[in-house]
Amino acid sequence: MAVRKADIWGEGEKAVSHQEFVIQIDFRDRPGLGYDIFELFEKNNIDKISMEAVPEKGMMIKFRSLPGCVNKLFDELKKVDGVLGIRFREHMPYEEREHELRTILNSVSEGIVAINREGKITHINEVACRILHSSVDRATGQDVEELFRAEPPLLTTLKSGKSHSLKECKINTGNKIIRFLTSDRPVLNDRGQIIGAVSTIKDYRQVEEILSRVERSRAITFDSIIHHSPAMKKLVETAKIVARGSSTILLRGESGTGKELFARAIHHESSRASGPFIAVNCAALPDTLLESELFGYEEGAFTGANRGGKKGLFENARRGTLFLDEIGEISPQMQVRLLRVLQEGTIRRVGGAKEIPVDVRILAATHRDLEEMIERGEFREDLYYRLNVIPLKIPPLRERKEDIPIIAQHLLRNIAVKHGKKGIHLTRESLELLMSLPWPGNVRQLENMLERIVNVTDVTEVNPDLLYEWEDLCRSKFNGSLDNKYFSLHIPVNGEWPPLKDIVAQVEKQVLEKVLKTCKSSRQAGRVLGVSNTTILNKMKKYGLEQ
Ligand SMILES: Nc1ncnc2c1ncn2[C@@H]1O[C@H](COP(=O)(O)OP(=O)(O)OP(=O)(O)O)[C@@H](O)[C@H]1O
Repeated sequence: MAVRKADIWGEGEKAVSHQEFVIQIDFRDRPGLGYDIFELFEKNNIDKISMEAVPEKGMMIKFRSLPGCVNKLFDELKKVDGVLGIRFREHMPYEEREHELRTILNSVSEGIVAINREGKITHINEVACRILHSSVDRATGQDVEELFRAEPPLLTTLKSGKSHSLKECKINTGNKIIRFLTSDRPVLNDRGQIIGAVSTIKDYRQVEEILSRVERSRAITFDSIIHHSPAMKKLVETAKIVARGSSTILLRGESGTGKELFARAIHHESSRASGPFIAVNCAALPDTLLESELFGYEEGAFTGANRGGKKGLFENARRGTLFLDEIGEISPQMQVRLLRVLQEGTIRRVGGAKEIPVDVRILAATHRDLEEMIERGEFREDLYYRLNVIPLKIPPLRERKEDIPIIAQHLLRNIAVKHGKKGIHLTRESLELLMSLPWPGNVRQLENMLERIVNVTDVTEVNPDLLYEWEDLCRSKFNGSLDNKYFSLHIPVNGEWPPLKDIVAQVEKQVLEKVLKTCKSSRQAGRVLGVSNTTILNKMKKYGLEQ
């Protein structure tokens, strides 16, 4: 909104056209307050555009008016019983949320398209627009079939509720063919009904990038692995020793713990450091594409094959390291092909008959429980033993909390430099809060959260309030903690259950105790638990939790 206060009472009065304003009314609630406020808008002939009431924040109203009339409206509003103050705002809260969502959507490298129940596009990011040759304005509200110029897998997902990953799609625009991969998921409401669907889109031109990154310039060494905990010190020491050998290493650990970082550091420390390091995300591509990229192909092996054939990554990684990430995701056929390479030390290109010797060191990684997969018959035991020559298990972040402060500070510094925002730092309270969280997404989740904060705010000091503004932080906190080992129920041994309300009260008290420990104020605890400050204060009194 371009109008400032000075324009309303000062020189701006010359402008007589209607303008849009957003105001915030702080109030003490009472029956009929909303009615009295709206009556004043009616009486002054002012058009309300939208209205939103946020508990403890106030009532936000967007309206259209002649600037001169706003003065009078303010005077009258101030006299309404219950109105505590009025001020201008730049935007409505929903506009701020929309802006925030757009920033997040545009900060990811894949295309995103979301549709509603009717198959109309509700959200689309800039990457998707670039791939699909459209624009946010044109695509928003459009039928998804119109945008994809055919029935896309996203619409099948909307109808069936079934998700699928990495489906190949083609769009014929008349003068060119656009190729991309889509992964589609349904959006469900709390009752499990389909209310929309969302698709992530990868451009085919990006595929090479996803699949293999030959990086000689960015040297990642063991110094890049920030750590402090005894467990990580021991792991890094072991990794340095095994890096110098030539055995296959299997990196285990939850997603985001740093498996790829270790793989790169191991390559750098090895005798193959001057050769290429090629990382392949085995889960990122359909089987046929993965096969032809890894093993290469001969001319005429399939339609679309390059003339003269193409070398595969096993050949390209000669004298270097091939990092097979997400190895637990490969299909049974690929498992057989990979086993052959590891046993024979040779490959055969797709459509070829010649055995080509390979000279690569294999590093593999997975977050999956391969032993359990073997038991279920999903992963070959012989391949497992070939890969698991030297296993290195990276512990999740929640098991090495001492690492959180130095990693967080290191990441924040790097992100701040990248965004040209110097001097940004985490307060001691923030570091304590970060240490108390379970981080199911490990270092990557921590990195993403800090990146979002640096992107969206301009503050130099990151305090717990700011961290709490990021909802996923609060959610992850509970995802990780609300299991039985954190809560106890006292049920009498004779088996007689206490009344339900007493059970609820026992749990409620324990939840409050835990949340209050990590929150600076009752207001913050209220925000985390989605209740008002007053509710928290009353419950603290009820359970004797006041300090
Ligand atoms: N100890 C650490 N010090 C500094 N940065 C780290 C550390 N551990 C992880 N990171 C960073 O966290 C992010 C995720 O790490 P990485 O990609 O290596 O994890 P991963 O285990 O391979 O994840 P996935 O299983 O999802 O592929 C990267 O940006 C990486 O640089």
